[in-house]
Amino acid sequence: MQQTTRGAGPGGRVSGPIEKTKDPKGTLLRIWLYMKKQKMSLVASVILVILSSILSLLGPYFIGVIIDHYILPKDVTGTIRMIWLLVGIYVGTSILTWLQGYIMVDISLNTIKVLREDLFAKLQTLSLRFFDQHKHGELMSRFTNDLEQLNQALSQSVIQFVSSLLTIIGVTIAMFSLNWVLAIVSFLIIPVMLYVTKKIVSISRKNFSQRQKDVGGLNGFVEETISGGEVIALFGKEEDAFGQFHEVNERLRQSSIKADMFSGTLGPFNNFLSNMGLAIVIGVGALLALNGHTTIGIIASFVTYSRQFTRPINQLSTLLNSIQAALAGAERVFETMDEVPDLVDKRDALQVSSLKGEVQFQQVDFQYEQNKPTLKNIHFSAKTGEMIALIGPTGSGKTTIINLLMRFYDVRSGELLLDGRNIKDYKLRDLRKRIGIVLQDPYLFSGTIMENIRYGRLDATDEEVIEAAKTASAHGFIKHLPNQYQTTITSGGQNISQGQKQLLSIARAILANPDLLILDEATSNIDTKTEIDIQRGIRNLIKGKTSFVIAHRLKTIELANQIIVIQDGEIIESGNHHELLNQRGFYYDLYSKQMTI
Ligand SMILES: Nc1ncnc2c1ncn2[C@@H]1O[C@H](COP(=O)(O)OP(=O)(O)OP(=O)(O)O)[C@@H](O)[C@H]1O
Repeated sequence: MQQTTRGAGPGGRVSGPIEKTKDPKGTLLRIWLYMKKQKMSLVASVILVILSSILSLLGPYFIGVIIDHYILPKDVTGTIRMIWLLVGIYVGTSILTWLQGYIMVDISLNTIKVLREDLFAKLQTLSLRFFDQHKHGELMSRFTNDLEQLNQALSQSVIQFVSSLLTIIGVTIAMFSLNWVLAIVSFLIIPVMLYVTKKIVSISRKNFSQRQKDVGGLNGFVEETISGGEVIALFGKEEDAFGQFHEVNERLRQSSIKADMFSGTLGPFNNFLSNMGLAIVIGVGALLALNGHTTIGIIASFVTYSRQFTRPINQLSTLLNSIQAALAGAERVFETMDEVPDLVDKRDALQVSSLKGEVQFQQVDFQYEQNKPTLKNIHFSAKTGEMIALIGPTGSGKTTIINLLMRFYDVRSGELLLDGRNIKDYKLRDLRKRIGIVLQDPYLFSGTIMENIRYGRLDATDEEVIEAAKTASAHGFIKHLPNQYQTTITSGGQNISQGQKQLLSIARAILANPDLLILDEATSNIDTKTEIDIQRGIRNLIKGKTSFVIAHRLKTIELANQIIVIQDGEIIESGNHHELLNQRGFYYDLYSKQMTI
């Protein structure tokens, strides 16, 4: 019995602690609802598993028959005929197993595809509040780890589990019907093997979980070093960083040695035990045969059955673990799918194709987190075509006002009116389509400049895109790029400057032609020429439209119809430039400071 009985299952791997599923039945049922669309394939797969299990049981039986009835009586023709039969059985088993595996992979991939799409669709409906409360990495792992684990379980583990169970039952029946004494002797070794496996797996699991932690530590360290590379270089801390890395790396080496070496003892140990078991079976079998209670052929069948028996027994627990882990992953996927979006359209939500752009904040209070008010009693209004500037120290609540206007969050109390109606009365999609945003660090997709600007209005012609770029004062720099409008921007826009990115996003907004505009003024240093271009582009963009500008340099907002000064979530001053200067308060101080720099 020389097969490798790697007790920890396929590949002999032992993983970290097993996750528990809160509602296994409910989760299974939901997975079934996804799978049942492929009922015919499932039925075919189950039939194939049963057939291949039966066929694999016939092999050892015929080995015994061949020895007793053909080889020992020296029947050469019969032996050759039976060997062909044996070959047929093994070929048949392989084909059926392959076919069944193929069908299961197909079922699994189809199921995972639909699940992935449903999950993705769900995420589109969830608000920023949801994303604030969940780590992005965790959400990503729903798509990767969790669904992949489920895919593995559906395509392999479940069917292996069923076939292992069928094999164990079948082999037990076959052994007892051939010779019950030898059957009992064969089973004697099983409890010992199970005990050893359980012990080694439980210790290994702790070791693997430590290794997992150390891998996480190493990844975190490397990530931090890469992101903070400039700071490390700036302070000449390369050697310190390397020293720390050496420690983290060494820790991982040691925990890996412990984990791998210990779990590596499982295979040889179980091999040894099963070989011992086999020796006992052969010894007892020989005694029985000498007394005429069994035959050489039956002993040979037992040897082969034992080989088939120990592997599934050892595999069952690992397969169960991987199914359990997949269920836990699936449960997390379903939990995300069950999230109730906190911003939903009313039943009779208004469809709007244009807005006048009148905005009223009426005694608005808002908080991101319980008992931590972010905005308090915000009260102001903007008429069509007005420019409203929001200024205030960092963290005072300017972006939050914009977030409410975009309806990324709902106000906690008070009312936010748009064209005289509560913002909640409008269809969310329509509302956001009518609002344009130019951020200080706008996001650009990987693609050409043309495609990036066209993102503002997908049906725009090339001429319209170029016209928008001209109005945005972006045409000048685009013209000087090697491939002009066909220049490819890398993901996130790393290959163009921040000022240029902003010009592109102005062009994008001009093309979209929204009714209400939000501008987040750039804080970083931009060269004077680009800055003049941006200012010109913005002036063209906001002409005749209500606009909200988060301003950092007061020079750019002197012409604003209203300047709102926010501090600690409250409006402390408001009015136009001259009114605020006359008040000699926060704005006056800030303006005087900026003018003297
Ligand atoms: N998603 C969030 N979850 C919890 N708190 C938040 C969130 N976003 C902002 N805050 C907090 O709300 C307060 C106001 O933040 P906000 O971003 O509106 O300030 P800001 O005036 O725009 O600042 P800056 O000028 O630095 O952009 C800050 O204390 C901030 O920490």
